Amino acid sequence: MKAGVIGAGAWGTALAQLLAADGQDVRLWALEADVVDAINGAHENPLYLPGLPLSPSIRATGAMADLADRDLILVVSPAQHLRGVVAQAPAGVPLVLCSKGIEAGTGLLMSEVAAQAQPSSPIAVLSGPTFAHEVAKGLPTAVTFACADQALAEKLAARIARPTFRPYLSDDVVGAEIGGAVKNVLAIACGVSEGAGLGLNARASLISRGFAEMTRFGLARGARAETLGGLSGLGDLVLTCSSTNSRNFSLGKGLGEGQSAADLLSNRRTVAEGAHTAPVLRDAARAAGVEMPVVEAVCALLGDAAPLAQVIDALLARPLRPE
Ligand SMILES: NC(=O)c1ccc[n+]([C@@H]2O[C@H](COP(=O)([O-])OP(=O)(O)OC[C@H]3O[C@@H](n4cnc5c(N)ncnc54)[C@H](O)[C@@H]3O)[C@@H](O)[C@H]2O)c1
Ligand SMILES: O=P(O)(O)OC[C@H](O)CO
Repeated sequence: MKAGVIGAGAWGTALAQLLAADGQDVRLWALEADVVDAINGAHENPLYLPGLPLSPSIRATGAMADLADRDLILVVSPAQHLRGVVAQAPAGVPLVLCSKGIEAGTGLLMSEVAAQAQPSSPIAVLSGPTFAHEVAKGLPTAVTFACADQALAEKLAARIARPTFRPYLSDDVVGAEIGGAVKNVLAIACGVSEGAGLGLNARASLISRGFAEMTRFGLARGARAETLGGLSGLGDLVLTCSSTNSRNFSLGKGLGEGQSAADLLSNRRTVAEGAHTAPVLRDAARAAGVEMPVVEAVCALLGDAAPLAQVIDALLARPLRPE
């Protein structure tokens, strides 16, 4: 069995480690030459997943051509780079998309982008509450594994499942992707609440009202309610809105503490996907006539368009309505 992983950030490295834990041959494409050297030489990724010894059966490469003999490829780049890397992947090999976001400019979900970039490759989506460092350590984790072709889903999920890593099958690809993309934006909102000291009641309300926004948007795009309420939706929302281990939550916390979005977003090496997804999601929701006030508020803060106090007051002053 020969798996490939595209993207050696924290999540790609953790997934490579998961697949290679039993000595399986895993090839990991990395953008940065120093990451390739560190993984092959010292069996570690100090840039993106420091402090975690990696299996020697992971071989890193900077050449996409080295994935030509793979029979399964996990795509784990930032969402805005997925089109570019998938276009270079070998054609016809099943792709498991693990990135969470919506493409800027097109408003497309990752499965739609991948279908354009590699039309002959079968596509599945892996999404759920998954902090990379926990998966890399072998801590118990469950995910949604979505694929339109359920026979293929069963085959691929069996390749990825491990004693402490449980994929749950779904044929709702759109639902799995929308949950993962929207929760990142809502995690920024919860981080803002934390940074501004608004308390735990406010955070719980943001999670709950944010979930209502995710559900409205998801249903309008053809997602199923049970997927949105599952691991890739509500499950990931709860995880990401609860901890500074989340890059999105941390970004929001900085905003809530009064730092400017421009400062927080400049020169970051790691990706906070919600910052890229927020404006695309807002525009898609407006176009579909779906109300997403929490997402709108996050966009205002990310654009440094309104002071924090004004954004909070506007959310609290919305007309009373049925839940
Ligand atoms: N980290 C997690 O816990 C986690 C868990 C689940 C899903 N994800 C998702 O996985 C995706 C990757 O996140 P991550 O945490 O592994 O990344 P990361 O923040 O750890 O690292 C950034 C990554 O971006 C890559 N990159 C930068 N510029 C690029 C370019 N021009 N082309 C291609 N790649 C480029 C870097 O090589 C690196 O792999 C995101 O969509 C994220 O939402 C992350
Ligand atoms: O660190 P974050 O905010 O990108 O979240 C990581 C994962 O998506 C959690 O499931």
